[in-house]
Amino acid sequence: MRITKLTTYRVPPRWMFLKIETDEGVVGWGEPVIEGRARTVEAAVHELSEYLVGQDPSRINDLWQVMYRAGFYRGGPILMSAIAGIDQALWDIKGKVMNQPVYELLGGLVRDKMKVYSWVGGDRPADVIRDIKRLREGGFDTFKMNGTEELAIVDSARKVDEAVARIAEIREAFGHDIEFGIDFHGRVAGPMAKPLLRALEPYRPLFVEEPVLAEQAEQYPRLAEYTSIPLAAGERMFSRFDFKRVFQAGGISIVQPDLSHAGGITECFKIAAMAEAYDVAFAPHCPLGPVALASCLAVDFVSHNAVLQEQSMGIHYNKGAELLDFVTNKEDFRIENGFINPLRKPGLGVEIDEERVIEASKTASDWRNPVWRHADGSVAEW
Ligand SMILES: O=C(O)C(=O)C[C@@H](O)[C@H](O)CO
Ligand SMILES: [Mg+2]
Repeated sequence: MRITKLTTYRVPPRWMFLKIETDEGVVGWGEPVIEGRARTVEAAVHELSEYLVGQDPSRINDLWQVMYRAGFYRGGPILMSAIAGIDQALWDIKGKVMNQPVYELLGGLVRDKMKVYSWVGGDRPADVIRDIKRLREGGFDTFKMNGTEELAIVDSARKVDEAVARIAEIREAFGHDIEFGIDFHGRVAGPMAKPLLRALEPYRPLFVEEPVLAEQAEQYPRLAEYTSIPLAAGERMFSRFDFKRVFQAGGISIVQPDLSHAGGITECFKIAAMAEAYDVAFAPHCPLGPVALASCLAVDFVSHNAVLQEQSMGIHYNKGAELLDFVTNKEDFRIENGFINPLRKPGLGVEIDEERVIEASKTASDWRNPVWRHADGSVAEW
């Protein structure tokens, strides 16, 4: 079998699908994208296709190494997202050729179902109580929300109190009938991380995500010494080589690589194993589409330390398309009581409605995250 063609489709809300075709008619789908930089990743995918067309798609490990090492420069969000989507599609092809779901090719199930959580509250975490009440009716009991709005490097006790009051209100409303992670989303700088973590302690969130920006990872061990709240990070780390420093330094209890940003299934399967060796939980980041989610699940279902899976149904980013709009086997993604079952169809287990993808790609706009500014006009972390 030989790879014959790579086709990319940028679609709403902010996703990109990759279709890899072969000379024997087997097709694989991937989801290479960096939110807000879809065109850049698209260019990278097509540059990397020079290493792929004419090659045997079954040699995923060799193709991965060529894509990672052959261009001399390596790593980072763009190249690793391009590799991720290609890797996902190659695993999809392999599973279809062998008539097995990807998790079987990775050694089989370690669990019967996977715990998932849902976003609530949006960019400016208001209406969280209303969202939680609605989603609890759908069986969810675990959630994630942004912890703050704009926050200066050093900011007021009032801003801290506003953030904590929202969390207190949630605990007041639901007690420990629910659990939730709080995403600092890179908006909190080192000087404010400590006061916020300390003030949040009484409400015992499940985790605090990106307590500081990934480029400040050297702070994680100190912050972990300072708080009993488990710290989580990973959506802005892109390979084993980024994660190894975090494992060695300690401080992170939950790693959250994104299967569409960190080199795909081949790389994240290895990151999950590294995490297990360091007694760190694995909870893939996934605010994206169905192929990204299916790729996460393929690794979740074979990783002992997989604890929680993000999925984007109803997320505030999904304007113009919802998680399963481009999927024909929607029933396979059913979530019952906060759990999802393995996707048992061959490959990644996602059946893409290609006509709908092609149609949607004709009018896809270029999603951009907002540029936030502080009151003084300086750029604020979004
Ligand atoms: O889902 C998360 O944890 C996020 O932090 C959302 C963020 O990753 C956006 O997708 C960036 O555009
Ligand atoms: Mg996040």
